[in-house]
Amino acid sequence: MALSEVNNDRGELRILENLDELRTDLADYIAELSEAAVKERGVFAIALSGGSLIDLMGKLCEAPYNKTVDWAKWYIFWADERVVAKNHSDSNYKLAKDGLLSKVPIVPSHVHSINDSVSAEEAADEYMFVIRQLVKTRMVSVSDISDCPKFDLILLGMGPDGHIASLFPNHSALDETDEWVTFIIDSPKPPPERITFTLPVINSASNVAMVVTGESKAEAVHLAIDNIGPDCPSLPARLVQPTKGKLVWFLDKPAASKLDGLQFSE
Ligand SMILES: O=C(O)[C@H](O)[C@@H](O)[C@H](O)[C@H](O)COP(=O)(O)O
Repeated sequence: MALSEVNNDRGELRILENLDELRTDLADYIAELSEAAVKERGVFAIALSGGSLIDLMGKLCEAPYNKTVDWAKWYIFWADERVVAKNHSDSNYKLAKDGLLSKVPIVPSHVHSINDSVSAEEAADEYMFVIRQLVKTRMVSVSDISDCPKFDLILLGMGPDGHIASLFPNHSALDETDEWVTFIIDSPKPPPERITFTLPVINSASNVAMVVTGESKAEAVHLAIDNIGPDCPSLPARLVQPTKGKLVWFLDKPAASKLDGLQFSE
């Protein structure tokens, strides 16, 4: 159970006592959304990111979730990917495959990773084409207020600089509104070449989860969530504002430690 659950205009905040509780709460949340989407649409379209997220999703590979989740209905995407070979240690696909996808009965043809043998620009274009085909067949839903894909769930981590997916502070990719997927070749965090969902796609999702742990993120969490007035920097994480969908933050106590009005006793 969450140590603290708060709803504000930056979404629902779930602050968990420790990483074990966060892992359980996150697995419950994903399993519930999967069940609801499968009941409603017959499929569950989920977009993953890299970083610690995959490890924090680990309980899904264990009982009861490994048996109760309808894995055959999952369609997997990446909110961002490093443009490296799929077997490279920097690959978000490899991270998810090793840590999650190889441990549960996902249908291989439902796993939509990028083409790793072309340039970042071509990989972004091709990925957008793939998503477009799946929107046409409604494997991925479509937003009724934009023509953007409406993923059932997009899972994001956040860097200490407030970046989400491969959208970094002050980078022009943040302003991309025409494309669903864009590319960068100058990531401030290596490797430099990446593809990423754009903000309109992230904000068209039915559900967005921000999964953020550790003290190094506390300041960025404060800037992304608290009401910090007119000087509010355009932190990428603060720009995550689902238009009609639901935003949930999964935080551990260290990541939440600089939030206004939250005091934890040790
Ligand atoms: O592509 C990347 O460089 C990472 O995937 C990155 O975007 C990550 O998701 C965040 O930095 C949070 O990472 P942690 O949760 O591991 O801190």
